Amino acid sequence: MDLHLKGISKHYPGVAALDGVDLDIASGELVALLGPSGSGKTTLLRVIAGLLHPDAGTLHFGETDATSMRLRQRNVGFVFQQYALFRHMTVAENIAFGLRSRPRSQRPPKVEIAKRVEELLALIQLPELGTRYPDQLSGGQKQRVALARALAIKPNVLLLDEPFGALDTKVRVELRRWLRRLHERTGQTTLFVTHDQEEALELADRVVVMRDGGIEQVASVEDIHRAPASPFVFEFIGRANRIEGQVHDGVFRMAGQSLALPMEGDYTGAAILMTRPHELAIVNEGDGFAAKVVDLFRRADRITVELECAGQPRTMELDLGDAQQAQVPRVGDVVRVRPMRAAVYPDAR
Ligand SMILES: Nc1ncnc2c1ncn2[C@@H]1O[C@H](COP(=O)(O)OP(=O)(O)OP(=O)(O)O)[C@@H](O)[C@H]1O
Repeated sequence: MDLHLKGISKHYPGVAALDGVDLDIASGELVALLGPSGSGKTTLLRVIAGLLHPDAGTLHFGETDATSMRLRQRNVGFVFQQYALFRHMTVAENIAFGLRSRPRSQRPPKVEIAKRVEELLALIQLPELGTRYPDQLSGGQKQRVALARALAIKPNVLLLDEPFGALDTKVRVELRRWLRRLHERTGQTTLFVTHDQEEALELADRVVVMRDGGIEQVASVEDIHRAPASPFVFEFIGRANRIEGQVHDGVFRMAGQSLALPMEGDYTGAAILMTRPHELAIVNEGDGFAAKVVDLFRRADRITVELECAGQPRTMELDLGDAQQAQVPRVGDVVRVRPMRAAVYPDAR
């Protein structure tokens, strides 16, 4: 089902956990809520679930105003980071729980519940494990059962709050791929909270980047990569260098340095140039700026050069690819550097 949030706010003393959030989610979408700790992701999920009441704003499931609906009426599926299975119930009983605990008039007959449990056990690829107890499962299996339990009620929306956060990296990567395939089969509208940009970008159709209770950008995975809306998004989705300067007459210049990059648009004033470490290159001549090598990090697939540049508050990182490894500079060298690709933003400070 499609979901529409308008002007959702939730304030606590001294903090706006959510500050006028507008968001539309189409039926069948898998959307990731991505943002640093404290940006409001969990609060937003809890408001949609009906676990928290917003101070302001409206929430619609399709055409239906759900703003003051209770949790049970909303028919949402919820999976948290912590395994929330009932330990005294078998896997099958856990999955059936949401259906069995419905009021008698809405409860499906026993055979139908049993059939649904079978289907879900097959869907989560654990067909043989219905009679086990949660303590007899691995962490990854428990989270798959938690997902099946959330799906059993055929929810309007599935809400996942860092569901793989407690698992080790290998299982986590496996499970997110599995979830992507599961989503392709079920077409279940899903909202997924994570602070891990790799997870969000691999899993989601669209990504919502949150910051301080607001939405910084909503875009497809491709567009978030291609055109991050702000330096914050640029830095949040990957390694980044930040260069401070000025834009005048369509040219970005660094204070005291010779870098002059032609820019689009008619902005004039303080600006921030963002560039990725693999987009910075050491050049012998032409436009560029002088930087001193302060450190070198050797990794399996690249060498990263840490650079200090006069007038810049932060050091920068430059990745040398295979082709450039014959000319690795030494610590203390002064090199000439140029961004081959960059994004320039007005400096809003
Ligand atoms: N019950 C509460 N009382 C007071 N402040 C709260 C409460 N719940 C959340 N907050 C504050 O609201 C802000 C948003 O919190 P929220 O848990 O939604 O962030 P988050 O993005 O999910 O973070 P994390 O990734 O760490 O879970 C934070 O500043 C948090 O401290």
